This record gives sequence, structure tokens and C-alpha cells, in this order.
Amino acid sequence: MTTSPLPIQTARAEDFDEMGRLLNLLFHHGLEPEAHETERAIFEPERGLLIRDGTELVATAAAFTRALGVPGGSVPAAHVSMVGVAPTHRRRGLLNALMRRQLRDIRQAGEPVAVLWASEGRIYPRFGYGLAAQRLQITGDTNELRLPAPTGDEGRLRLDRPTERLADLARIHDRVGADRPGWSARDDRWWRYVLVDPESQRDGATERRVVLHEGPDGVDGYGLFRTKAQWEGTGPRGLTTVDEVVTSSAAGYRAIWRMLLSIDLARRVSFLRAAVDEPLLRLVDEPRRLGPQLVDALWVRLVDVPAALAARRYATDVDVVVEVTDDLLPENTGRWRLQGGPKTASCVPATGPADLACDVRCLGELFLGGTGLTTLADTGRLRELRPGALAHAGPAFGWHRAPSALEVF
Ligand SMILES: CC(=O)SCCNC(=O)CCNC(=O)[C@H](O)C(C)(C)COP(=O)(O)OP(=O)(O)OC[C@H]1O[C@@H](n2cnc3c(N)ncnc32)[C@H](O)[C@@H]1OP(=O)(O)O
Repeated sequence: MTTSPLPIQTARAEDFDEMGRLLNLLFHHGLEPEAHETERAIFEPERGLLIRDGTELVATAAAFTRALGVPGGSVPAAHVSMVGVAPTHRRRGLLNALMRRQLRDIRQAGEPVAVLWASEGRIYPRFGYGLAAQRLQITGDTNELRLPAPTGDEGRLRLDRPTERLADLARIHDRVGADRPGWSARDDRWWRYVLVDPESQRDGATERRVVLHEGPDGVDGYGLFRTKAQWEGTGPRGLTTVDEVVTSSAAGYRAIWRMLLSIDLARRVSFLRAAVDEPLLRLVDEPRRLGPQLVDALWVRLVDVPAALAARRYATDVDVVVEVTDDLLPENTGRWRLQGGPKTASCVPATGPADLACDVRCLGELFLGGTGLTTLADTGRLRELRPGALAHAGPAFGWHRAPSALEVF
């Protein structure tokens, strides 16, 4: 194990600008003042970690306090972000030191899990993070995509500026999000972060707009999008970029997508955070033309294994003993008896023999219900110790919705 020779400090509010400058350097972009201020509002200094070499800041990591949707409920989760090490100090164990310290801090804070978006997928498995939710990147040619014609009154659509309709957006997001593993709770500060829209980051497109759907019971869905003009010798070839579509009615979902796929002078659509079970693929007449590309979204780390496993619900009744190994947080290592079902769950130290064996990373992969036990068994990373245990526990770890994630934090 590489260990950092430099001490780790807790951040103060006034360190934020310096952290921002380091992270902008590492992510190869300039400082955007408006975005920087919304990020300052979500920054929690006491959860920021810094490493300095002399006076120079050379490494950072931070966590945000939010609830994460899990099968059957939600759990307090450290949302890990702002991770970076200066190019002058890379591959000397600074990240390793930060991650170890951060996992300890998260455990002490009483959050059973940590969650993050990874800049590169190979960075976090060594720290026990497992790929818990994937997403589809959709880029399609709207001329090739048709939705079924409306069968009756599909309600009414209105356009507005998102910041003018914050109350509607928050209400719909909270209502729909109650049954969406992978979605993170948004308070006012997080809505501002999601909706910040500096011109310098639009890449020539319009400001962000919202289309709202009104059904028989009022506003029940919204879509956030922008458009970008492009003209070719043969005519228009504009782009519609969709950020999120959140609806509590099928009519709203259909109506919003019908509009988004048929905006005049646009010929292409891009939607980079579609769920792996996105209904759009079941609605259009030629799903292949959506060009779906499967990539990683959320990485989950179980910080307190029994608390985390007891915090979610299971699709079927399950009673299983799992032998877990965790090199970084040895408190998690051991045999845990999980008893659960759709309504309750408990997880306690086991006295009997184990049915399954895996490392803590596998539990992260399973946690949101989007990864099959048998898939992990087929990789050899999860082992069936009692014949029949996979068939018994496999359906329980799944869920009726694939996990998904709306915003990168
Ligand atoms: C949640 C988020 O914020 S995601 C954003 C992460 N940040 C970035 O991508 C910004 C650019 N990259 C960086 O700042 C750095 O390269 C970091 C933070 C990814 C890695 O920091 P370092 O201090 O170099 O990592 P460290 O030396 O502790 O490496 C730990 C181990 O991970 C490996 N590793 C670290 N980064 C990478 C990588 N990008 N690709 C492959 N392996 C990596 C190292 O080889 C090392 O392996 P070992 O223990 O087998 O020797």
C-alpha cells in the first residue's frame, strides 16, 4: 500500500476558491463564475479534505450530505465529489490516503453508503465502489423516430423558464423520485445547481427551457431541454438536447417526448442520461435509431454493510448468509445474515455457515437492484457456497425498476 507522506487537513469555507482552481485545472476547463457560486452554495467545508505541499494545494476530496433513493425507500448517503490530485503529485498515493480517510469519516458520520460519478471507471473499484447504476446515452436522428399518435386527450403542454416553475419541478421530482433507486434528494441549493445555465457553457445552444405537461389533475410532468441551430447546404439540422424528462403519467411522458422529437428545424436529439429501462425505447417505431450506448453512472460503496443492507427492501422474501470481505473497512468483514422482503429487512452477524461469499464491491453493485447476482457469480467475484443460494437470493436483490441517475454531482 502506498501512503501519503503529506498530512490531510479539513477544509474551511475560504478554501473553496483554491479547490475550484485546482479542480478546473485537472478537468481542463476555465472558471465559470456563475457555476462556481452555485457550487459554493452546496459545498460543505467540514466534509472537504485537502492535502498541501507546503502552502500549495495539491489534492482534494469532498462529500455532500444527501439522501439516495434505494429499492423501497431512501438512505443517507455521502455524495463524493471534487476529487483530484495535481499532475505534479499524481501516483504517489495521495488519492489512496484521501479515500481511506474519507471512508472512515463517512462511517463516523453514520451514513451507511457513499455514492459517486467516476471520471474514469477504473479509479474506484480498488476502494470498494461497485458499479450500481448504468445509463444509456441516446443520440438519434429525429426524422427516423416516430411515436404512436395520441389516442385521446393527452393533456396540454406549456413552455416556460425552469427557474419560474421551480415549485412544480420540485413537486414532480419528489413524487416520481419516491420510487426511483439512484435518484438523489434535491433541496433549493441542489435545484439551483441543477438549473444553473451560464451562457459560456451552452456551446452555442439556447438557454435551458422546460416543457410542462398538464393532465386532468394539474401539472404532472416536465422535460428540461435546449436547442441549437445548425444549417447545412440542404437545410436545417438543429439539435435538441434533453437533460431530464420526469413525469408521473404515461400521457405526460408520451406528450413531452412527442414534442421533443418533433421540434421544427431540429433533426437530431441527444439525451445522455437515459435510464437503462427508458420507456422511450419501447415507444418509438425504430429504437435502433436512438443509438443507445450503455455507460456507467453511479458507483456505490457500502460503508456500513449491515446498516446498508437493512436500509433497502427486497423484491422477494430472502434469508441468506453472506460472507463479506472488506480490506479498507475491516468492520464489514464477516458473515452477515440478511432477512428481508418487500416490506422489511434486517441484517445481523450470522452464527451459521455462509450461503454466498463476495467482497464489498459486489455488494455496492447489487445495492440499487440493477445488477444480477448470477452476473457477478459468472465473473467469479461472487461465489455460491450453498447450492440453490443464487436462485433463492437472486430475484430478491432485483427491483421492479432499474436504477437510474438524473444529475452528475
Ligand atoms: C468522484 C470524483 O470526483 S471523480 C474525479 C476524479 N478526478 C479526476 O479524474 C481528475 C484527474 N485525475 C486525478 O486528479 C488523479 O489522477 C486521481 C485523483 C484520479 C488519482 O490520484 P493519485 O494520487 O494519482 O492516485 P494514487 O497515487 O493514490 O493511486 C491509487 C491507485 O489507483 C491507481 N490509479 C489512480 N488513478 C488512476 C487512473 N486515473 N487510472 C488508473 N489507475 C489509477 C494508481 O495506479 C494506484 O494503484 P496502486 O495502488 O495499485 O499503485
